[in-house]
Amino acid sequence: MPEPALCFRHVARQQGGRAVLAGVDLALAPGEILGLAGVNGAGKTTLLRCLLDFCDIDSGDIAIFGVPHARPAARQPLAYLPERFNPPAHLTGGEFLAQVQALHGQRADAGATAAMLRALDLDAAALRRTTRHYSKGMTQKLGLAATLLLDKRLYVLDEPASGLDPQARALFKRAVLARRAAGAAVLLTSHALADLGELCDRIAILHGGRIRFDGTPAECIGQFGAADLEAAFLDAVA
Ligand SMILES: Nc1ncnc2c1ncn2[C@@H]1O[C@H](COP(=O)(O)OP(=O)(O)OP(=O)(O)O)[C@@H](O)[C@H]1O
Repeated sequence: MPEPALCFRHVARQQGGRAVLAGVDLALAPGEILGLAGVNGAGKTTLLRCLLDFCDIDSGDIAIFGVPHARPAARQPLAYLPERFNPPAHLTGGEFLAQVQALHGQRADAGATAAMLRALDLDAAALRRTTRHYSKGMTQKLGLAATLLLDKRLYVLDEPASGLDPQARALFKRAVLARRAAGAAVLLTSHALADLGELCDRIAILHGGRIRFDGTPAECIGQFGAADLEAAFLDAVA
């Protein structure tokens, strides 16, 4: 059995006097795409922030490829795109991409960058402008390009398709599938259940601080005897 890319065991965290995470158990295998769904405020971002050790957990444990998450080395194999991605306004898109790759000890590869820009339909000329002039969708594409250009074994993407138009969403899904084809694992959150159904090998529904459902999209529909994923989700969080 390969080491899981990610393993959350009984993870709990109180926030503002409320148990936002109340014993989360969840695992992700290498080469798997897992979609995390939940209503607003369910704790999806909190769970990802705990994984990245941006906030403490009260109990439980989290391992990244078998290494306890709080060790800096544990996070070396992962790339993360936050929910609110704000690149430094004074940098051009090109400078930002180069800095992110340098920070990760990766050499900039002009061919790979050009292919990623094409894959996400991000105009190469835009990389010469400072990011303060970017639209919301362009900013999100830059964040996706910066994240997916990193050669990692695990990608953690918080609402990665937010602000993308339908064409860009389709391209984004292909780019994620390409990372999976290269053997990477992907954990992403989204409110777009149809996208999760199309893209993900498994979906997990976080509700009431726990994982209410964990399985394939088809199993989710079957378990709740629903017509589609949206109806199954509504039953899961009822
Ligand atoms: N630093 C904090 N202190 C107190 N409460 C917080 C803090 N950060 C988040 N919360 C609360 O924790 C809960 C979980 O928030 P979180 O952002 O993780 O949910 P989410 O599932 O990602 O939501 P959304 O779908 O709206 O992005 C919310 O009720 C939020 O208000």
